[in-house]
Amino acid sequence: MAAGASNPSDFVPVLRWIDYNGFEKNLAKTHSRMDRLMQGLIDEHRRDRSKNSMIDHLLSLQESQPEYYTDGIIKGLIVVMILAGTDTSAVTLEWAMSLLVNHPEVLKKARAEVDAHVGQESLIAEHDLNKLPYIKSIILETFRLCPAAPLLVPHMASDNCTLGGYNVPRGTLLLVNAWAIHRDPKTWDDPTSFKPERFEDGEVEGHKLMPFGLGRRACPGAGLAQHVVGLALGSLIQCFEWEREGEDPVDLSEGNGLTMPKVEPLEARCKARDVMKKVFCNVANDA
Ligand code: HEM
Repeated sequence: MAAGASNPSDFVPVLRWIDYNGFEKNLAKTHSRMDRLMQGLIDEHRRDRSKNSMIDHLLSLQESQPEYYTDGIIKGLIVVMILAGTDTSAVTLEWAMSLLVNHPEVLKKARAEVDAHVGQESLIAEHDLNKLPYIKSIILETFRLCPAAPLLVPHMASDNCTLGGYNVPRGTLLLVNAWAIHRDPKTWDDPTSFKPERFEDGEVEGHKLMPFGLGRRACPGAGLAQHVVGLALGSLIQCFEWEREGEDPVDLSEGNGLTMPKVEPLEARCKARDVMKKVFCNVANDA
């Protein structure tokens, strides 16, 4: 549960003086490696401007507004997209698949929904997602039980304030335990069980379910993430039969990390479904 807040020096500032665990030194080393990698990407795109990527667009903006779109800003934007957007979506997908193989009845219902609304003739596409409310409920239930950022991202009080009856001085580090809020028995019925049906009646209030945080600093990638996870999960369900490796349920222990990883990576059996044969035939015919 230390995800998002795993540097002890943030809580015991004296540890910063001795660079406890070599944290600052490692940070500086990682920063300079990342910086070299990002600078390499920018230089590559600067040499070949024929592509249509985010970096190319940012380089065009650099030409018109050089004082704002510096290489530093572009590098920062690339890093934030990669760091904030990839692992969060990937771990969510792994948690969703783990929960599904542990609940074959839910998987069966999801497969039936995909088969009824998308079929086995063509691969699921983004525009199919709004025809799949049960898949959406599975994703919401995964966000509830296994939020990729269980403590959101550390915030700091910009002024003195009172929070839940406590006086919070300006500058205090604030952590929101979304994991605990999502499992609060006062809010959720049978909170530790995986029941996507609880979302079938529609939207949930923001203060009960907040995998993307709330307010002005909430995740700007929430819409994109929901589409990416929906499309990836829908494709895995449409294209393969899934089952557990053995009789035992998949281990759902939670590990430490910036995003909440599984202690044991998911291992499951899969068998290709008809749509895969069609896709491969089409690819072969097109070649
Ligand atoms: C399942 C996927 C994702 C989850 C669970 C997630 C969750 C979060 C959370 C909890 C925060 C902090 C909110 C707060 O401070 O209270 C955040 C911030 C952020 N996320 Fe995401 N995120 C996901 C995907 C993405 C994607 C795909 C992108 C962009 C491509 C993205 C970009 C960002 C950025 C830039 C911030 C910082 C916003 C700020 O500080 O103002 N995230 N995300």
